Amino acid sequence: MEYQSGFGNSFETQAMAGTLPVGRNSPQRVAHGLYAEQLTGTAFTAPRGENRRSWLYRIRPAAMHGSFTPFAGARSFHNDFGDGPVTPEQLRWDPLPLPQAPTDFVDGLFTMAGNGSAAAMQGIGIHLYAANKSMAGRFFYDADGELLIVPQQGRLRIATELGVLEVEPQEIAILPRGVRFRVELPDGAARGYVCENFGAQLRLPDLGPIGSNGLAAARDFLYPVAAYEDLEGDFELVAKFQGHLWRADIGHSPLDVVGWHGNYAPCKYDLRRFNTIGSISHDHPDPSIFLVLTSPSDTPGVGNLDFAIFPPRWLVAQDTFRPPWFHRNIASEFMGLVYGAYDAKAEGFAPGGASLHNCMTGHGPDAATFEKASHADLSKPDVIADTMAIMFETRAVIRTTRQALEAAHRQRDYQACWADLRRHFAP
Ligand SMILES: O=C(O)Cc1cc(O)ccc1O
Ligand SMILES: [Fe+2]
Repeated sequence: MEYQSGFGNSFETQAMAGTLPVGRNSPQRVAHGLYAEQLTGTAFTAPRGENRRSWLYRIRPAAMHGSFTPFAGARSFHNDFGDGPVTPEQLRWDPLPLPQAPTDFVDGLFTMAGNGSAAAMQGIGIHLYAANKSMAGRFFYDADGELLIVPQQGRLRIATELGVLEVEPQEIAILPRGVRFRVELPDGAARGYVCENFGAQLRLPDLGPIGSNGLAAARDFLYPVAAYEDLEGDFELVAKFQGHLWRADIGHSPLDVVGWHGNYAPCKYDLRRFNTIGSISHDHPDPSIFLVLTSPSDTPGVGNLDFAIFPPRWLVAQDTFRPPWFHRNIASEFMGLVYGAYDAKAEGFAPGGASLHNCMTGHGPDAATFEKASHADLSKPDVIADTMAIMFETRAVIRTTRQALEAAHRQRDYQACWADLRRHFAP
C-alpha cells in the first residue's frame, strides 16, 4: 500500500496525471471532465492552524443520489444515551460475540455509551463492532462526527473517497466527519472499537516539557493516495445524521475521486510506533503521559475526548507500587483491550472486552494484582510485554445505553475483583 505521511499536512495526490488544477482550486473546466468539490471539516474562518478542508476532483458531485428515507438496518447503532439516571457502578463487559448471520461493518455496530450530542457538536459516541461480511453495494458516511476505529480482531480495508487505508489490530484509522467509505474484511471476521467524536477534531497533543519529540510522531500518521472506482449500479448510500440512520439510492460508486488536495483526509497510525514515556525514578505517572490524540473542549487543557493507550513498556520505578494506583477521577474512562493483558487487571479483562469507570467512581488494580505488586522485587525491572489497552477519556460523564447494561456479555459480578482486598491496617 502506498501512503503519504504527516499528521494534518497539506497533501496532493492524483490517480491520473494532470487531474489537479495548478495554482487554483476551481477552474472553469476541470481536467478529464471531472467535477471540483470542496469538503470542509472546520468553519471557513477557523484559525489557519486548525483549518481543515480538501478539494476533490471527481466523476460526479456528492449531491447526486436519491431521496433519503429512514434506514431499517443497524438497529443497535445510535446515539440514544438517554437522559435518565446513570449508574455510578464500575462496569465491565466480555467481548461482543461475533455474529452468526451475515453482518457488515455498519450492521455490526453496537452502541455502548456516549455523552454530549451530535446536535451540540460536543461529546462522543462509543461503539463496538463485530462483523463477518464486507460492505457490498453500500457506502456509509457519518455527518455527526469523525470516527476513530480501533480494530481488535481482523484487518479492515477501508475504501474511502480519498483513497484506501488498510488497518490491522494495533493500528487505528481516523475517518473525518462526512467522508464516504466502504469497509471490507479481508480476514472474514472482524471486531473492534469505534469512538465517534462529535466535537473538535482529534489532534496531536502539545508535548510541554517532554520537548519536540515523544509520544505519537506526526510522521507516523499515514494518509491514502487518490484511488477511484468508476462503477455504476443499484447501490445504497447510508448516512448517519443527528443520531439516526438514513438511506438513499445511488446509481454509482461515490468513491469516484480521481485526485484531491488538502488537509482534511482519513489517516491511519500504528500504535506500536508510540514512544512511551514513563517514570525512571519513583511513582506511576498519570495516564496523560500515554496520550495519543486529543479533541479539545472549550476549556483549555480539558479534553472533549482524550485517546490514550497502555502499550508495552519497562517498569523500573523504585519504592513504588508499579501498576496503576487506586483512584477516582473527575474524568470518565472507557477502556478496551486490543491485545494481551492489562497490567491493572490480572483476570477478567479480555481482548475485545470493555470497562467503564465514570466520574468519581473508585477503581484500580484488582485484588490479585495488588497482592502481587505489593510484594514484587523492585531491584529488577519489570517488562510489560504483549499488551495494548486503549482508553477513551472524556470530561463529561459517559452514559451507558440500555442495550449495553442489559447485554448478555456484561459482567454482572465485576465488582467482585476488589472484594478480596484484605484489610492490612495494623495500628
Ligand atoms: O486503569 C485505569 O483505570 C486507567 C488508568 C491507568 C493508569 O496507568 C493510571 C490511571 C488510570 O485511570
Ligand atoms: Fe482509571
